[in-house]
Amino acid sequence: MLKPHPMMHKALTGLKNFASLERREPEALQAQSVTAVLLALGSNYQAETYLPIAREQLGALGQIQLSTAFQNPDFTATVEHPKPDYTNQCVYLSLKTPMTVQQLQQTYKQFEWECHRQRLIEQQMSIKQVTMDIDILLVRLLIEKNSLSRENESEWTIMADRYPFKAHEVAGINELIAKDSFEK
Ligand SMILES: Nc1ncnc2c1ncn2[C@@H]1O[C@H](COP(=O)(O)OP(=O)(O)OP(=O)(O)O)[C@@H](O)[C@H]1O
Ligand SMILES: Nc1nc2c(c(=O)[nH]1)N=C(CO)CN2
Repeated sequence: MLKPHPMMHKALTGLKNFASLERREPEALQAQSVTAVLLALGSNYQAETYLPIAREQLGALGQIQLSTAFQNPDFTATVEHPKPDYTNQCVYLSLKTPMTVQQLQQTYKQFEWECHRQRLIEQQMSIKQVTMDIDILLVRLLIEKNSLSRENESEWTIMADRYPFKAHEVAGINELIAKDSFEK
């Protein structure tokens, strides 16, 4: 196989066939350092206010690339229990400094909190008002230089509890991959 020229390195190349990537439970990944993550943002309440706030918070951690934000029906809504639509957007975040999965999850919890997400109120109301939900779909593991792993290819790992991905997540990931190979 031809090795890509270093300048041609594309951050999301290793993601193309994500169905074939390794899946690991979040518990098994807590202490792992990661260099990049693919996130799904969701908001069903004042999304036009909270999505930009979340993007700004995430941007402080490193470089971000965004998929188009789409309004989708809540996939838990039924005819008997209609629910407000979600606005969803995927984010590729390349971290300035590697962080562990545990640190990332704590940081996102803090961001959700800063978006005034009130879990207690959510629980008491029949319809949840979710200002901001940040889910980790995939992580790129920090691989030690002396490891024998193939460069760029094998380090993307799926958060098993989020798999299979929702249709809007697949669409967002594919859009990010397409943009990435186009722009670099
Ligand atoms: N892939 C993941 N992304 C984000 N958090 C996760 C993930 N897997 C497990 N967790 C854990 O789940 C906990 C709660 O997640 P979250 O805040 O998304 O809850 P929720 O919004 O009530 O549930 P959901 O997002 O599934 O509707 C987090 O504290 C985190 O430790
Ligand atoms: N379309 C859509 N539906 C949802 C979503 C979401 O992000 N998008 N999140 C939920 C709970 O986290 C429940 N339902």
